[in-house]
Amino acid sequence: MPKFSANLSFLYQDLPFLDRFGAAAKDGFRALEYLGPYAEPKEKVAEALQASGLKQALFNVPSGDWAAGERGIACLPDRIEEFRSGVSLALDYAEALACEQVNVISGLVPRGPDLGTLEEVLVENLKYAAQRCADAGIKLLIEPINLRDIPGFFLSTTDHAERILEKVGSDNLYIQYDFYHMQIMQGDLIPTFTRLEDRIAHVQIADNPGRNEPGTGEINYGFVLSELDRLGYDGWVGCEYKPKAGTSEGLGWMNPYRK
Ligand SMILES: O=C(O)[C@@H](O)C(=O)CO
Ligand SMILES: [Mg+2]
Repeated sequence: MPKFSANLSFLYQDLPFLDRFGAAAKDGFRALEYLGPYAEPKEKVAEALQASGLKQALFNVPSGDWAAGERGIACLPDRIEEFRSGVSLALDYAEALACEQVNVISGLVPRGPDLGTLEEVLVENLKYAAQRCADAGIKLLIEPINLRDIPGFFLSTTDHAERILEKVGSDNLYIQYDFYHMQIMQGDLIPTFTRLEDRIAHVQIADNPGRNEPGTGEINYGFVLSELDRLGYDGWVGCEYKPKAGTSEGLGWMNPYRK
């Protein structure tokens, strides 16, 4: 049976951040995830997490100024120091929240440096981060993201993610496989997942088009989720979608998976 994690950067947007934890527990989620907890002190986040009884499935390493349009800094030559101190901050929160994995957002291709330089910076940053995370017993992930929603994103395909994994050469670097992004970029969802399963530590779901609840678009999530079970995937399934009309109201799709 899939284990669902509520992505609180997408779900329960009508509630203040820390109130979303209890709402997710009430709706039957078993874990939660979000882009980042950094706007709140780690003690307050840990308290809300403990009160909810949920597990912390994942969050992102600090990813630059999101509100200003940045989408990660890991490939940016002039932000290496900031990326690396962000890894320390992420590990600090991960320890406080007993979170076993963190995700790196690669960044947008900037004007100036060539793609080879960006890739070298990303690889060196990931070597550093994968080792820091390994020392703390935490998995490090990278996520390919579709170029329609985030034009100019550096890492947008599983082929590229595999090449990065190979260059980094750490057994502590994994792929975050977001079915929504991969449907837009590549299709062939289950064969690709199957081929890469050993290197996938987290998956996320949303339908296409619209990035709404499973069952609102073209992805056959009944099939996808039963294949994840059949293939023995035992990680979290992050629910990273935009609810069409209220988070709790739109959870009917989850009924077949409730005990
Ligand atoms: O798919 C996404 O958008 C997220 O998983 C994320 O962390 C960055 O945008
Ligand atoms: Mg995602």
